[in-house]
Amino acid sequence: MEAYQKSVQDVDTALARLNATLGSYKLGANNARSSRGCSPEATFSASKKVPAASGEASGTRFATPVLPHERLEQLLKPFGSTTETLVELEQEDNSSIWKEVLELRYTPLERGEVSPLRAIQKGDLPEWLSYIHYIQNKYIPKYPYLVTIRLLLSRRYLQAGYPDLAAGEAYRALLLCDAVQDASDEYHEQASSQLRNVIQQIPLVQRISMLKGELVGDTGAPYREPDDDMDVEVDVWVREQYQPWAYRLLALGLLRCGCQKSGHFFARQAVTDKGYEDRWLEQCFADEQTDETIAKYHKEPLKDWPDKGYVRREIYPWNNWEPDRLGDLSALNEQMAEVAPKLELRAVELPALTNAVSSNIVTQLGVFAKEDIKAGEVVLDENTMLTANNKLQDALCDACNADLPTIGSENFLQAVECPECQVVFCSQECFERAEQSYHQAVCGADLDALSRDVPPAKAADALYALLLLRAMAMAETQDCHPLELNEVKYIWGDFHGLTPTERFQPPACHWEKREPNDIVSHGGIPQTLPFSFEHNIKLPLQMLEKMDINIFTEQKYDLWVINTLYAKFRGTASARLSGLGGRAIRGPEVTAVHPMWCLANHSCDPNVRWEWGGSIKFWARQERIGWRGKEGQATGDGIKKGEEILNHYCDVDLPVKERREWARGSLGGDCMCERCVFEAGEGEQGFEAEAKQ
Ligand SMILES: C[S@@+](CC[C@H](N)C(=O)[O-])C[C@H]1O[C@@H](n2cnc3c(N)ncnc32)[C@H](O)[C@@H]1O
Repeated sequence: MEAYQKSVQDVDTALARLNATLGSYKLGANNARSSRGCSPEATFSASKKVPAASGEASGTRFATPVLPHERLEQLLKPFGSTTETLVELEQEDNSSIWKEVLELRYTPLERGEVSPLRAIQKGDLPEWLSYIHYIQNKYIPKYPYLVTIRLLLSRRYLQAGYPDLAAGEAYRALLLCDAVQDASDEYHEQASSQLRNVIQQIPLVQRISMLKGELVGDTGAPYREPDDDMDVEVDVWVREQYQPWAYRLLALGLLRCGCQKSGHFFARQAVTDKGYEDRWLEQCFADEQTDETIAKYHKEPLKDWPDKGYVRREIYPWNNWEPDRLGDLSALNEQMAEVAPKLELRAVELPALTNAVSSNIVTQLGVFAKEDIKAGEVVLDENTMLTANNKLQDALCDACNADLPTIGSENFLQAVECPECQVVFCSQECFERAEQSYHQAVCGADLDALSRDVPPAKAADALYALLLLRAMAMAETQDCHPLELNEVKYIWGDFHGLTPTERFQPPACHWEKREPNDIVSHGGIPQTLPFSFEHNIKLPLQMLEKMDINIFTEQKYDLWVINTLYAKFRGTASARLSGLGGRAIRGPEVTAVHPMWCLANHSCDPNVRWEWGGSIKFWARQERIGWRGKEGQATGDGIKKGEEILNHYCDVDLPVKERREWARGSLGGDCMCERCVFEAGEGEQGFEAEAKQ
C-alpha cells in the first residue's frame, strides 16, 4: 500500500491516470444525470416491453414463464388482495429494480450495527415474490454475467426468507467478481463488459470519487497491483463494492441455514484473507464461536466443523413445473400399467406426519390392486435409468447398476463398452437406453472423482448428489427441464403444505446469533430438507461445468431446482450395498429412484416384499408379520382387489422405536401405521407401569 501511495504522490501523474481511465469510456449523457429513472435499456438497448402476469404485454407473448394465476391467488389470499395487484406491479416501470442495481453500495458496518437490508413485513411478501420472479425471468436471462443483478436477487431472497437461495446467488456473484478480476477466466470478458455498462450509468461524480479514493488509498479495501489487461475502474468497483457484498450475503445466508463451516469460512476469508474491515462480518463468526453449541467445535480445525443444515422443502411460488398429480391420474396409470398391469394409483388420505401442513390429514397418492393377486405373485417389475453408485472401482453396469457379469461367466460376452469413453454396461439394451437417456451428456466428461469413494458418514449424501448428476445429465440428453423428466415429475417431495404468506414472519436480515431450529430466517416456515454448501451449491456447479454447461446462462439448474430435486429424491430413493458382505460399515453404495415403485405407501405390516437388482420387483407376501394387536387377519392368502399395496421403507423386524427412527428419514415424521401406533402405545403403558412400581 505504501509503495502505491508513493507512486501516486505526484498529483499530475494521478490525474493523468484518472483521465486516461475515464477517457477510455464512452461517456454518454446518462453519466451526467442522476441514476433516478435511468433504465437498463439506455445502455443495453433491449425491449421496453414489460410482461404482464398473464404472460402477455401489448399483444406480445413472452417466452419466459410467469407466476401461474392460481399460485398468485394462493399467495395473495390472506391479504384479501387479487392478482390484479401483481399485474399492475409487473406492468409498472421496472426501472426501480435498475435503480437499485445502480445504487447498490457497500458500507462497512460496525459490530451490531443495523443492516442496510430492511426486514420486509408480511404485507410486502407478494410484491417481493413477484419482483424475485421478475428478476429471475427478465433480468437474469438478459444480463447473466452481471454481478450486481445477482447481488440484488440474493438480497431479495434473504429478505423473503430463503437464505439458502440467497447464498446460491451470492456464490455466483462471488464467482463473477473473480471472473472480472482474472483476465484468464473464461467469463472475464462477459462479466467485465456487462458490469462496465452498469458503471457507465452511475453518475460521473460518484465514479470519480470512487477512483479518487483508490488513488489516494483511503478506501479500506486491500490494494492490489492493477493488471495491464484489467479495466481499472471495473476492478475498483468490484473490490470496493460488489465483492464485499457477495461475501456478506454468502456468509450470512449459509450461517442462517445452519452451515457452520462454510458460513464461517467465507466470513473469515472476507475479513482475514481479503482484508475487508467489516466488523459486522467479523461479528458473524465471532458471535458463533462463543456460542455454547459451537464451543465444542472450537478446538477442531474449521475443516472438521459440521456443515449440514436444513431448509424449506417447498413448491416454490415460481415453480411452474409441478404437475397436478390428482388431475393427471389417468396418464400416471398408463405409466403404472406398463410395469404393473394389476395395480393402479388412487388418491388416498394419510395422517400428516409433520407440523408443516395446515391439516391433520393430507391427500396423497397410493397404489391399489385392480384385481386379486395371489400370494408370491410378482406384481411390479420396474427399470429405471435414474440410478447412481458411489464406488470408483466396482464392477457395476453404469446404467442399471446391476452387477456386471464376471469374466468367463455365461453372460460375460453380453457386456458392452462405450466406444468413446470405455464405460461398461451389462448389455447392449442398457447401453442403448443409456445413450437415449443420459449418457450423451456425460460421455468423456471427467466426472469420476466427484462424490466417489467417500467416507461412510458421507456415503448417503454423496449418493443423492450423484442422483442429482444423473438427473441433470438426463435433462441435457433429453433436452428438457429436469423437473419435467418422467422419472422425476410425479414424485412427491414432501413439500410443506403451508401458504408462505399465511405463516410469514419478517426474516432477520441483520446479524444475530442463530438459534437451533431458527425459523425466522426462513420466513416462519419449518425446514426439513438437508442442505449444505458442498452438496447443494458447490458440487452441482462443478458437475455442470464438467458437462460443459454454462452456469450463468443456464437457469434450469438454479438452486431452487436443485433443492426441489433433492426434496423428491430424499424419501423416495432406495439404496443398497453393491454386493460383497461385510461392507455395511461403508454405508450405502448404490441408489435408484423408481418412479412407480416409490408411489406405494409404507406400513410396518406390509403386504408386499421388494427386491432390487437390475430392476425392482414387488411380490405379494407369502406371510404377513405377526404382531400382538393384530386380530383375525389372514396371512399369506394374497392381496384382494381394491386393497392398498403396503410397501416397507425400513426393516420391519426391528422394535417399534428403531423402526420409527429408520423410517423417519423417508416419511418425514414418526410412522403412524396401525402396528406402530399399537406397539408404541404398549411401550408407553409399559413405561407407566414401570414408573409406578
Ligand atoms: C415414497 S412416498 C409414497 C407416495 C406418496 N404417498 C405420494 O403421494 O407420492 C412417501 C411419502 O408418503 C407419505 N406416507 C407414506 N407412507 C405413509 C404412512 N404410513 N403414513 C403417513 N404418510 C405416509 C409420507 O408423506 C411420505 O413422505
